[in-house]
Amino acid sequence: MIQIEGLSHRIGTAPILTDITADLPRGKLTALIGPNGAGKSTLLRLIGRLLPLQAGRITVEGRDVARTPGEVLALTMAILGQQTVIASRLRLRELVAFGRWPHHHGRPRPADHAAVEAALAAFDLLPLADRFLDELSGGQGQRGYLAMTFAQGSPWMLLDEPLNNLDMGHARALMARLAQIVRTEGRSVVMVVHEVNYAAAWADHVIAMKGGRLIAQGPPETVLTETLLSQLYDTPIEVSRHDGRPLVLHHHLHHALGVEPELPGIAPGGLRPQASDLETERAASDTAC
Ligand SMILES: Nc1ncnc2c1ncn2[C@@H]1O[C@H](COP(=O)(O)OP(=O)(O)OP(=O)(O)O)[C@@H](O)[C@H]1O
Repeated sequence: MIQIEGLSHRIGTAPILTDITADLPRGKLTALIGPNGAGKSTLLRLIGRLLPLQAGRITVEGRDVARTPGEVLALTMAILGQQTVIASRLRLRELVAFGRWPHHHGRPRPADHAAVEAALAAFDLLPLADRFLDELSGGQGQRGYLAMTFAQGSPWMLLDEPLNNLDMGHARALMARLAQIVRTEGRSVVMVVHEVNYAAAWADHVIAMKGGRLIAQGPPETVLTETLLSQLYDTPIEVSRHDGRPLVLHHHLHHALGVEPELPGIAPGGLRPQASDLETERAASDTAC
């Protein structure tokens, strides 16, 4: 388990995180959600010790993050930040191999090579393994960084917006892969995710943040409610059910600030629904985002 107690963080005089206390369960997929600037990345970076702790305490599997030697920490947690930049004249296989560094310190053994190949395979990257990074699309590169993080083999994976740049098919495949890694390998994944429906469909545990504060934590069913999400994102949000999980809906045109949409080719007023139409529409046309 990762335990966070009384965590606060400032940059200059600005409070970025205020008194966060949370437990991230082991062997589960945890989603960090919340609006831009909520402090999700800062929290993840503090857990991964990419930022120095100012106030509060974080332990990972009972180890105090502030006091644990870096080598031990690297074998416990792998963190993928939002803007990872590595020299582009590097081949994808070499990038993924960096993930093994904490294990071999420059002298890879057969087990390290095998782990790299397994990571390339796990993220469907074997056909691209010999390409240079600047010959990859944004989404392929993103999957490469994920494979590097996975290859590290640490029981905890902390991922900041891993769905960035991924199309719907690859995003779904990644979530399925992460859920499988959690289920079959017993690893623990903590990920920042903006698209709440990925949290709704795949997360075991959700942490909602806003303005540097923890707003709610718990299973998707208890956190992803209409009231909480509408307040979290300052926008009207409906929550339906799909496959026994919450399904978050927020694309109703008639919700959008109460303003009628201007659509090309449709005269102003041409879309104005009759009162009776609205009822029918509400019942029939909920659209997932
Ligand atoms: N280096 C910095 N200097 C000043 N303020 C910063 C710095 N880094 C982050 N902040 C501020 O800290 C707050 C939290 O940022 P953080 O990146 O943790 O939020 P987030 O929830 O991950 O946001 P997003 O969803 O937009 O990525 C924001 O208000 C941001 O402007």
